[in-house]
Amino acid sequence: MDVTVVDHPLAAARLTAMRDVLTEPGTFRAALRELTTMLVYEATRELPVERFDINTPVSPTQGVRVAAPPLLVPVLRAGLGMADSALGLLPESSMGFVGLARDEKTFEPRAYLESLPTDLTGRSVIVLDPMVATGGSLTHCCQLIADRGCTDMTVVCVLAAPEGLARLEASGLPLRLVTASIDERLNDRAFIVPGLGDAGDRQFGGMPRFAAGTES
Ligand SMILES: O=P(O)(O)OC[C@H]1O[C@H](OP(=O)(O)OP(=O)(O)O)[C@H](O)[C@@H]1O
Ligand SMILES: O=c1cc[nH]c(=O)[nH]1
Ligand SMILES: [Mg+2]
Repeated sequence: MDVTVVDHPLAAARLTAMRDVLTEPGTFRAALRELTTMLVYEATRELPVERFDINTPVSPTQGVRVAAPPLLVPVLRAGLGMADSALGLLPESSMGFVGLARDEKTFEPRAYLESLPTDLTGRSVIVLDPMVATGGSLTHCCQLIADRGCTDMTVVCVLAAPEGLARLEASGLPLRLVTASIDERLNDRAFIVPGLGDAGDRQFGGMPRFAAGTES
């Protein structure tokens, strides 16, 4: 699996704000939006382009546009905070949604939303989720996308744990990954160390995920 770590002072400064336990949710969300712009910029470096004729106020010339804008897939909840920045850079893209909540006892993802085109043959897809911890959520999401015929997936995340990268690699799925950091390890609650805590809660606040009585 091709892994790119974006090593840039401006990215590192946003990541530092996100890691800091004293950062308020509004500042955390702003840092995630800005960092996503940098990560998606890097992730789209090799996108195929097509040339077309335009006129400047002075003369005819040739312009460039993205030939086939990728489908964007934020993984709810935490990936929602990356969606607007990615769509800002790729305004012609369309968006699908996958909702996953990790079971904090088994650490396996529970799916609650799957809103994707039925056929992704020949399309490129960018998956947005700030965190790759055990890699279970991203493996599940990327498998859904591969099952629809996609052979060109890029995961854009903020932090990846070595354990999660190994699981994605072992899945054999056709993907590459762009991240701001590969952290040290997971702790015994499968949280990334040093990490930034729960990326969903830090943006949107903690809340019960399921109606009372449905939690296993
Ligand atoms: O690699 P994994 O071990 O699967 O963990 C990573 C997942 O955990 C977080 O979501 P979470 O399940 O907390 O849901 P949330 O976005 O609603 O907070 C994160 O956004 C990933 O989707
Ligand atoms: O560190 C972690 C692990 C899983 N999900 C998160 O939001 N953070
Ligand atoms: Mg969460």
